[in-house]
Amino acid sequence: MISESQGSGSRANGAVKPVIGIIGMGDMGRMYARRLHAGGAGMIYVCDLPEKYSALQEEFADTGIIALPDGHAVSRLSDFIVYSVEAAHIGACVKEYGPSTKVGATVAGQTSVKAPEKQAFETYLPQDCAVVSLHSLHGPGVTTEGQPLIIIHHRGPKDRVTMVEDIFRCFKSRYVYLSYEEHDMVTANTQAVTHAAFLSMGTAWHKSSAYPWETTRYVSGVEVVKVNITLRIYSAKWHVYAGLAILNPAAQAQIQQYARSASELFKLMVQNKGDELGERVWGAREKVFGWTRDQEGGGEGEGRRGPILLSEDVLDQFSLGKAGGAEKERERSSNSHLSLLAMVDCWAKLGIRPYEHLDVAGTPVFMLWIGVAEYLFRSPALLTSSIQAALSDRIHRPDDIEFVVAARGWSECVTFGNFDLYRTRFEETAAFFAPRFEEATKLGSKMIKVIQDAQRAKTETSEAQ
Ligand SMILES: NC(=O)C1=CN([C@@H]2O[C@H](COP(=O)(O)OP(=O)(O)OC[C@H]3O[C@@H](n4cnc5c(N)ncnc54)[C@H](OP(=O)(O)O)[C@@H]3O)[C@@H](O)[C@H]2O)C=CC1
Ligand SMILES: O=C(O)C(=O)Cc1ccc(O)cc1
Repeated sequence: MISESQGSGSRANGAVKPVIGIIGMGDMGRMYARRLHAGGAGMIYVCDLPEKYSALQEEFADTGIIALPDGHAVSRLSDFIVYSVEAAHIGACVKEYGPSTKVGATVAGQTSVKAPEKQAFETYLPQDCAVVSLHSLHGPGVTTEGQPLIIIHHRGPKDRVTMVEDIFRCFKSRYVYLSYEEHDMVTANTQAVTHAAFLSMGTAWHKSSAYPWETTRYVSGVEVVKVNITLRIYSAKWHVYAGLAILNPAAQAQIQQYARSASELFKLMVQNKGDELGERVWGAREKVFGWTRDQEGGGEGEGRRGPILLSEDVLDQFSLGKAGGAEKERERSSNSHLSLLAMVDCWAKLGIRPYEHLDVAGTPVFMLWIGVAEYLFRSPALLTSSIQAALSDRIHRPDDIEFVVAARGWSECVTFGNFDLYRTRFEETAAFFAPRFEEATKLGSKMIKVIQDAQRAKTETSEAQ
């Protein structure tokens, strides 16, 4: 049905380049349009909902990016079309514009969850269109360089994959080739369950009416990651997180296990069952990280790039609060870190090897989350003091109760597939944290850059050896 590279393309610098169309000019669509244009792509047509046409025309006037009234116009003209809309809207959107797709074009989606996208493309796109889909595994404010860009060759000739690779070469991303199904399995393990952890921390702080950076007990070292990433997630759009959790068929089980791990560990804490708690935590450590009891962690063997090895000194630069020395030490040793104990327990129960996922398709948020889990678990002394605090500390226990309730609440919300409830839960907590979003997102971006640069340098050094 589909012939090798049909599509007329546009001529730029002497070479014929495919005409690119982007449907959905939100954060990701805009980022794509601007970066592709800056990278020397050919003609780029974009649209959002028809009522935003004139605003888009104004925004993109004289940029070389052409705004069109709707997805029909974009689809009719473009050789390569990216749907960059909400996951919950992809079905309706492709139903409407899919039939206008240019004969022989290649179609992609940017959605964070692929099951609904695949169904929409299979149902509504003409048979002559190829499907080579995408997913940039990072938010719009992070550099594309070195980040994973998933490419899914679903149908059509292989040269369409080459075309997509050529289009995105200017991003300098790392191409990762997966099927639609592999994509949803990997991102359930990496993104969905990680977001559940951060969302639960945020809800717990909100319900405790406590800004962590105003209570010295929270903001130093690994707590800096917890706070900055939680705020970063709550400052973003709720539908991104709701879509990838609720619409991913593989995500529910992971999120449910995370809530189960949190509540089971918490029950052992309040029953003062130290032996059982210890066995469970040390057992999970060995299963996930491969370190036997009392063995210092952090050696080679955790993955292609080795351990992450976050350092307190680096993290403390990104602190939102002003934690003092002695106070910091006291508080650091008395925290149960239930959110992290539950994460490693959850990975162990599900047989997830986080470093392997990180090597394939880790997001910056996932990398940091493994980094803080590794930080707590690699030191037997630190882990022992965390288990001790879990059993005897009374200062953090109210926060731990809120955390368990929050994790269960998010899990039920996702299991029931309730977008409205998800939105309400998300926006209420987002409003609580809103005054600090600007500072936290700036700090969070810097923190991600510093840590990713260090990771990249480490990988390059070990590859050169
Ligand atoms: N933000 C992120 O960090 C990442 C997001 N993604 C994925 O990318 C996709 C886009 O996300 P993002 O840009 O953040 O979200 P946005 O909400 O910023 O953008 C989506 C845009 O699509 C518009 N839209 C909805 N329906 C139509 C339609 N029928 N025709 C034209 N435009 C339409 C929306 O309009 P309106 O708002 O009026 O509905 C909105 O402007 C999502 O599927 C998301 O999961 C992937 C990687 C990272
Ligand atoms: O890194 C994360 O997990 C983020 O929160 C940013 C993000 C959100 C949605 C995506 O589809 C990809 C990246």
